[in-house]
Amino acid sequence: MDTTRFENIFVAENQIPEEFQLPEIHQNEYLLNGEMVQWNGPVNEVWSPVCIPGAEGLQRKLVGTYPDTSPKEAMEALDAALAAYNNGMGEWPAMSVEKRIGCMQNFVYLMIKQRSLVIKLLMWEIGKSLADSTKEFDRTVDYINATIDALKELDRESSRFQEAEGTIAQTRRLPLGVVLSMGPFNYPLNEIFTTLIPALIMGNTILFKLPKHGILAHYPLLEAFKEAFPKGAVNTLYGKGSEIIPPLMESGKINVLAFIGSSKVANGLKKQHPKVNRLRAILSLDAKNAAIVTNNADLDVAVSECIAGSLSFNGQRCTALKLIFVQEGVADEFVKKLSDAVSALKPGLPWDKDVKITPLPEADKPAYLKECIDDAVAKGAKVMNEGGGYMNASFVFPAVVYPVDDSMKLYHEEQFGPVVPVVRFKSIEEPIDYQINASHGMQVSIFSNDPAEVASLIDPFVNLVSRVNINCQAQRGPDVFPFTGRKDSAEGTLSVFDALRSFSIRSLVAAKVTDANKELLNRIVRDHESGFLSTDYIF
Ligand SMILES: O=C[C@H](O)COP(=O)(O)O
Repeated sequence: MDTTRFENIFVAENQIPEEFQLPEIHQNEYLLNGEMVQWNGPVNEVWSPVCIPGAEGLQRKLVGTYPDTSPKEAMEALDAALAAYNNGMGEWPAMSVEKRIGCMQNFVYLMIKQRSLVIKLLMWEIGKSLADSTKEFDRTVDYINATIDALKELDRESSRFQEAEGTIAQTRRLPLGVVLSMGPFNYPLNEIFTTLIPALIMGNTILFKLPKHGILAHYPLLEAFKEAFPKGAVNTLYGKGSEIIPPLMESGKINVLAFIGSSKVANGLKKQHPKVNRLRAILSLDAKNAAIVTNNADLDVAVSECIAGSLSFNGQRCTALKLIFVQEGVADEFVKKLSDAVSALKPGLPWDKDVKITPLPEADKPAYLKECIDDAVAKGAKVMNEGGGYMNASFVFPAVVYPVDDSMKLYHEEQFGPVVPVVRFKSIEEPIDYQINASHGMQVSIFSNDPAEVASLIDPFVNLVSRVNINCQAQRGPDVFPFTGRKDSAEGTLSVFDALRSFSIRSLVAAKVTDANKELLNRIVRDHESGFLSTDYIF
């Protein structure tokens, strides 16, 4: 294997381009109850996937440190969130929708001031390219602004008067209580905010567990949270999840668990809650999304979409295409085109121009991917592309592995990394059976230019997964679209619109229809701080 083009995927200290240099960041404070609390205790180190040459070969570069807080600080955060919520009567949950929107707009204003530093931290902490890190930040800002617009709409819709059978009711959309929000490393900013922001703007108070990778990228935003929201509305949790989360869950005082990660962890967390039936869970979990390329596909479209779907951010996306089924009539041609295109992808560092494949933040990922590739090869598959599977301390060049079958790990496990397993199939029943038997059901991509064939595949798949993509890769966005999954892939629905509903409940104020009661309700609407944005619906 010619490895020369991979050999520069590390950086010497004096070769870091000036605009991407980053002094070590030692975070010695965290946000609790509206204060930045000083921390003098133990710390955890943050290591970049970008490697530097060291005494014993390539080694990850130190980015900084963050507080290794204990269950004691986590319980203080819970107390602060409970006090701020105060059974819905605290300053934040009782604030008018209009004023909550004002706070959120101020947050966005303050957040944007930190744009370049947050983007740089994403690049260093998770190895995301400049283009993708920038996209993650800007998408998050767009998401917050869209959420604000959606809330205006929802508030008008939810706050209508309803009259039926001699009863009149004013409905109100209200928060649920304390929300524990946790997310993964692949979108440390964007994914956490797809739960935290809607939960917060609906008036809930938040315990925000920072992601292990991408943790320092949030540091510049803590002041913005502190300034924009009343005390206790947002409280941060550092330290080891396995130590600090169980006491929080076991307290039974978490009302909503908003978690993005694996179903195994999610199930464990739910079991810790003493009254799990009272816990609302909004979860986005496992996915091994299949692509199905039939004999009738446009192979060039299928190849370029499968590459984007499998290898954007090195395949580290829940929505990534993680298993490609190709029908035998076009299988060899498809695999050749796919392998050639993958071989041509540009490897490099996050700031390199047009880079497509970058180092991986999880220290154990290269060894795990090697295990998967070796297992497939031992059972008869081959690595089809030039450089496929090349690895060093934190970098893996993508491997197209073919033909994969159900005896191999790559058929079943969510590799969450740059390996593209391809399965050759004869009858269309085979990928349908795969999806029927799978424990997950997030998305599928079907590649075919035969309208009758596509139509016949949509119905079985749309009943097995939550999104069927036709001649395009799988993805979460546009963010106004519902984002969920079947089986072990999700619980509840996210999206700009759905998340607002997920983190709230509709309650009623109802009365018999009389002139006096109508006048009374009119009055309540006019005077009530947390009522309408406008008086359009006063009858
Ligand atoms: O990791 C799961 C993400 O929600 C995927 O989002 P994306 O499809 O926009 O990359």
